[in-house]
Formats: sequence, C-alpha cells, structure tokens
Amino acid sequence: MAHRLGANRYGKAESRVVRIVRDTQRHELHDLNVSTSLRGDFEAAHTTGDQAAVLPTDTQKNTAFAYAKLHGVGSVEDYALALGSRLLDACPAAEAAQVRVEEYGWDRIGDHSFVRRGGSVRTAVVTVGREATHVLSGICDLALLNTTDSEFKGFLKDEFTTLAEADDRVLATSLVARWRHTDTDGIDWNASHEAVRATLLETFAGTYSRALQETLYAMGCAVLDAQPGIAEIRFSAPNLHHFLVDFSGFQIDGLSNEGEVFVAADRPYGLIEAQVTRDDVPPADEAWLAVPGFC
Ligand SMILES: O=c1[nH]c(=O)c2[nH]c(=O)[nH]c2[nH]1
Repeated sequence: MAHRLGANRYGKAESRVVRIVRDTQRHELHDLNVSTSLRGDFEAAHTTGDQAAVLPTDTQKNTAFAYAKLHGVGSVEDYALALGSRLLDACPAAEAAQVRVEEYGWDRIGDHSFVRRGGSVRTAVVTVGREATHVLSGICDLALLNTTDSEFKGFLKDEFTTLAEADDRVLATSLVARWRHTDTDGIDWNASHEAVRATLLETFAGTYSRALQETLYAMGCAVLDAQPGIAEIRFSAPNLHHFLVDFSGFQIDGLSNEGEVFVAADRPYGLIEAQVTRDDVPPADEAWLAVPGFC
C-alpha cells in the first residue's frame, strides 16, 4: 500500500521563560509560557531519517530564552515577532514559524516583589461542636515571587549534594495558609481576612530571606502579632524553583545572564510546611480534622 506524509510541524512546547529586568532597584517581571513550531519541507526527516534540514526543538527553546534577553519582552507580540523571524531565518526549510505565548500577570507589591494576578482562593473550614466551635480561615494558590533579597547557603552537605550555594536567587511559592481564630463571635471575617492577606504580602515582600522556612516563620509571626484573635497559622509552601539559564554555550559575543533570564521549573519542587502558634492559646486538633495534608 502506498503512503505519503501529510501535514506536519514540530517545535518546543511550553518553555517557561521568566525575564527579570533589573537595571534599577525597581525590578520588572515577565513570566511566559512559550511554544514554537516550524512548518515547511521536513519530508526527509520523516521519510528517510535525514535531519539536515531540522533546527532542533532544543535550539528553538534556547532561542526563546536568549531572545528574552536579546530582544526583551516589552510586549509578548513584539517578543514573538522577533523570535518567529529569527527561527524562520535560522531554518531555511521552514515556510513559517509559529510562536505562541501565554503571559502570566503579576501585580507589584514592592520594588522586587510580586503577587500573581487573580489567582488566589479564599477558604474557610468551620467545625460546630457541642463543646466548642472552630473557624479556620485560609487562602490557597497565593503565588508570590521575590526577584532578589533571597539566599540559600550554609546548608548541610553530603556525598549526594550538588546544589550550589545561592547568594541571590528568585524566591517563589504558591502558598496555602490556614489560620485558626480563638473566638467566633463578633468578628468582621471579611476585614480580618483582608488584613491577614495584606500582612502576608507585606511580610513576604519586606523580609530578607535566608530560606523559605525563615520567610514563612516571619509571615506567621507577623500575622499573630497583627491579630490577637488568631491562635495559630499553618503554611504549605512549594518552593517553585527558578534556574538561571546558562548562555555560556551560545556562540554570541557578550551574551550574559546576570540574573535576568530563568527557567521556571514546575516539578519537582521543595515543599516547606510550618505552623506558627501563639504560646498562651491551647491547641485545638479537632479544628483541623477535616483538613487533608498539613493544612
Ligand atoms: O528555602 C529553601 N529551603 C530549603 O530547605 C531548600 N532546599 C533546597 O534544595 N533549596 C531550598 N530552599
């Protein structure tokens, strides 16, 4: 039976390109999901195995990261136009290069601190018992990112440790937090929740971090300090790693990466969980029975 190759295209999907502009104290952040695809005469790659015309998907991905630096991301349209033109130039067999970009919006909460736009969800778990009633208020999917003022060093090392000490890294998390109220009467729940959220953001932005553990503890202490009616707060915080992209192998003079272009890894992630409690309030394990996981 005769066969022939029909429609085809190929590229690299979903490169998580994070571009930080740090020319001044007030950093800018662009958080992109970039997919590239080439179509054209790639018949031989399929039918004879000859890859001479194929610009590797790995190169397409590298170009996406390099263009975040070389061209910048003033707008995703401009960036995609520049990247698409480059890919078409670099691959003579291509008839067209398609670049798809999704940009995740972040709102500024400080010079180098951001909260993901529109993402977070407010939660409540109420347990009405015969002896006592408990209210856990909370928030989840609260994505926060600091472009600087975060280090991680001085950690325990063994034969399997390869992690380099970091003096200046991106710190990002998608926070789950729940906090328990001591009382349930006469509370303005909306105002209380808004105030906790504001304290969490302000403390994340304002704390120099030597580890996500230290940042969480600072956030917990700040909430308990600000609201005497809160007995304890628990956090579950993925450490969403951002790896500096290594431009040193590219044959382009002077292309440096001074903390400007990162790949955002979705997994694996560190998972940092902690509880901060007020000394003088008894625990209430029954309040947490319905809550799966750490919080
Ligand atoms: O803030 C951090 N805490 C850790 O425990 C840890 N472990 C790691 O590899 N990176 C980090 N970062």
